[in-house]
Amino acid sequence: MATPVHTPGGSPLPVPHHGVGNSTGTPVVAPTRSAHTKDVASSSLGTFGVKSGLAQMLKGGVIMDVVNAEQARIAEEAGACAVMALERVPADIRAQGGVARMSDPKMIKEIVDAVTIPVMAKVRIGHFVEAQILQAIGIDYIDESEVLTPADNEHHINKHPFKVPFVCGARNLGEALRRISEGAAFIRTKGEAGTGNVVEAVRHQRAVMGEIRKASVMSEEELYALAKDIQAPFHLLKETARLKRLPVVNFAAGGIATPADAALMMQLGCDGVFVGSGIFHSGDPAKRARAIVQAVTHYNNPKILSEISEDLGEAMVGLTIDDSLKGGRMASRGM
Ligand SMILES: O=C(CO)[C@H](O)[C@H](O)COP(=O)(O)O
Repeated sequence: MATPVHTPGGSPLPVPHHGVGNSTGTPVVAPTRSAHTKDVASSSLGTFGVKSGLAQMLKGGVIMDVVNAEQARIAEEAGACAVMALERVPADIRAQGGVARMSDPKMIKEIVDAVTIPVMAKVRIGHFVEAQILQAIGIDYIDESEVLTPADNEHHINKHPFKVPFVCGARNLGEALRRISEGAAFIRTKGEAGTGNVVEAVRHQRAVMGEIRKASVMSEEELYALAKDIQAPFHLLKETARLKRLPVVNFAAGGIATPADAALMMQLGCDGVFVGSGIFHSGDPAKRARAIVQAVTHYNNPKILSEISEDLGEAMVGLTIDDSLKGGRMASRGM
């Protein structure tokens, strides 16, 4: 492992390997829940190093949104590296409206009991009590997510005091580094969840990668100015420029609906993908889930991609992202 980075919380951050995902085409073996829980439990501090290291185990994988134990089993059988337990997938949150909150702990526990892979669950932005509850029930990761209705329009959760690792969304480099400075051990680009439209996921991934490329050739004086400009902590920006990538694992999310979408995001440099509505709003969820896992493994092989894209049944109906988007732009929540 390379030289550790120090976060504002003071814990060392293991530097991820360069390169993305699983470019060898070797299937990713999902870590088990017991491995995860033991790692966190064995660290009395829940240090940033341990928390961000856990996310490294998911690289090259697909994390699937599931709303019950049966969907969780389908996801696990399809090869998901983790599941995200929530009451409604983002497409349904959009369609039904209302305030979207943390799911019922009983439902989350049923999902935990149904699978051996890690289980994540969402809290509202800024809702540290929902996070305390999820930590108390032994969830593997907390997603402080813009897909739920924000609880605080100004503050994100201070994630450092928690033992459980957090993943947070970002649309650009400044947002990603602000979340890491608050203690996020895992970043996902936001995309526009629940639309089945990959365009915003592409925009956000390109923004992060493009800003990192520019930062990587800057002098220290220029990095100070850039840090001010993008409202990012200087030391995290400097470390990102040195690494030529985010200092934590970065998955893509929001609007990924086909194997080709998943492979596109991998070729754009992410470490893995989250897929929600695109699987369980499709004609054949089990088949599509398997195909998306395969696509992330073989993202650089068009021949395999063409085979796994065949005969998948109906894809979810996608939405155009404009001012009339029902539910509005979730990505602009919590900057
Ligand atoms: O919030 C998420 C990640 O934390 C969702 O899992 C993801 O964004 C799902 O989006 P979609 O339903 O468009 O696939």
